[in-house]
Amino acid sequence: MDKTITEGAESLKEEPVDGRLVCVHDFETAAAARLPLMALDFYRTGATSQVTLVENRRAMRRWYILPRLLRDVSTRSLGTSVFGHSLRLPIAIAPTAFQKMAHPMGECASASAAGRHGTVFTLSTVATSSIEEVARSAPNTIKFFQLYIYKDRSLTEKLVRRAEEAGFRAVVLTVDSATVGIRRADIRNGFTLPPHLKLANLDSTSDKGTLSDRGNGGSSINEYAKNNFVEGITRKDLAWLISVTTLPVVVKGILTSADASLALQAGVAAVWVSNHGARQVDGVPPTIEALPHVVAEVNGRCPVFVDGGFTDGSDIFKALALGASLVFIGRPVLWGLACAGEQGVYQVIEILKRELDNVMTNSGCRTLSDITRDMVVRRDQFSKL
Ligand SMILES: Cc1cc2nc3c(=O)[nH]c(=O)nc-3n(C[C@H](O)[C@H](O)[C@H](O)COP(=O)(O)O)c2cc1C
Ligand SMILES: CCCCCCC(=O)C(=O)O
Repeated sequence: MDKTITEGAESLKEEPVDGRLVCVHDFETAAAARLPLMALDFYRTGATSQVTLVENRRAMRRWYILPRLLRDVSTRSLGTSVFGHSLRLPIAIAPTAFQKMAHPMGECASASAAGRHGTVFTLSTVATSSIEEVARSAPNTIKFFQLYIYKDRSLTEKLVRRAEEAGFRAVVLTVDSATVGIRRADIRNGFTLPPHLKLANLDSTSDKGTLSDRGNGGSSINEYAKNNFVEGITRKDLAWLISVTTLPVVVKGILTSADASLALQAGVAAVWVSNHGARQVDGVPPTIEALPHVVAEVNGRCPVFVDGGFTDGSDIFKALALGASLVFIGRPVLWGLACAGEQGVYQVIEILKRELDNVMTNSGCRTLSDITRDMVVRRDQFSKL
C-alpha cells in the first residue's frame, strides 16, 4: 500500500463539510466560489450554445411522478447489483477527467467515497490519478475503467490490461467522442492542465503531446485528442475490445435505439445512455427523454445505465421508473470534491441517497423493483390518463 496515499486519504476523510450545503445545487454554488475559473469552466460548461446542457436539467421537469399510497413502506432497501456485484444504492460515479483540479486527492478521494457508499466508481482514461493509485486507495470499491481508444492500439490494450490486473470490474468504452466537442469557455480561457498535474495513466513517451499545448484551436484538450484518439470508433473497434478483454464491456454515449441495437449485436454487457454531460453535440436530446427509447429497444437483454443532469432524488426515481438500472453522476461529484474532498463526495451521494429514499417512502416503494414504469408520466400525456 502506498503510504503517502493512505495517510493523505485518512486525514482528508476528516475534512469538514459545511452543514449548510443541503443539496447538490448548494455544493455547485460553493464549488464555483472556490475553483479557479479555468477549472470551473472546464467542469461546468457544455458544447457550443449549451442548449442540451440546460435541457438535461429542464427535461426532468417534464416527467411527473405518480405516487402509490396506502402501502406499507416501513422497511426499505435501495440495494441492487451489477455484473454480479452487490451495490447498496443505484447511484454511481461517472468518469470525469482531471479530478485533481478540484482537490489534491482527486480520483482517489472519489473512488473511496463511492466505496464507503457501496457503489461504483468509474475512472477516466484521462484521469489525474493512475489506475494503480486508485486501486490501492480504494481496494474495496467496485471500479470501472472508462476507455478512449488511442491511435496506438498497443497502448490502448495495455490500459485495458492494467485495469484488469488492478481489479477493475468493467471496461466502459466511450463512443460519443469521435472528436472532442467545442467548448467555448475552454477556448476563451486557452485551457491547459495546471503544470503540477499530469495524465497519470500515460507516460509522456507513449502518448503524443501534452495538455500544455494549446495548438491552433485554443484549448489543449482538442489538440491532445486530435493527436492521440482514434477519430470515430466503429463497430470493429467495439468488437476488438470485447475480444481482447475478459471484463464486461459497457458502451457509453448511446442516445438512439438504432445504436443500442448495434451495441447489443456486438455483445456488450450494458448500454449507457449519455450525451456526455452535453459536452459533445449541442442539440442532442436530454438523456431522460432518450432513455425510454433505448430501454424499449434493449427490452431486458442487458442493463441500461444513464447519466446527464441528475441532481435530485426525484430525478433518479424517474430514471429508475423509466427502466435504468444505475444512474451515474458526473459534475455533482466534482462539486463535492472541490468543497471537501472525499468527505464532500461522500456527502453529495448521501444527499442523493436520502432524497431518493424519501421519494420512495412517500411514493409507496420499499425496493427498487417497486419503482415501476407506470409511476411516471410525461407531462403532455398526463391529461390523457
Ligand atoms: C468535466 C467533465 C469531464 C468529463 N470527462 C469524461 C471522460 O474523461 N470520459 C467520459 O467518458 N466522459 C467524461 N465526461 C462525461 C461524464 O462521464 C458524464 O457523461 C456526464 O458528466 C454526466 O452528466 P452530469 O455531469 O450532468 O452528471 C466528463 C464530464 C465532465 C463534466
Ligand atoms: C485529454 C483529451 C480529452 C479529454 C476529454 C475529457 C472529456 O471527456 C470531457 O468531456 O472533457
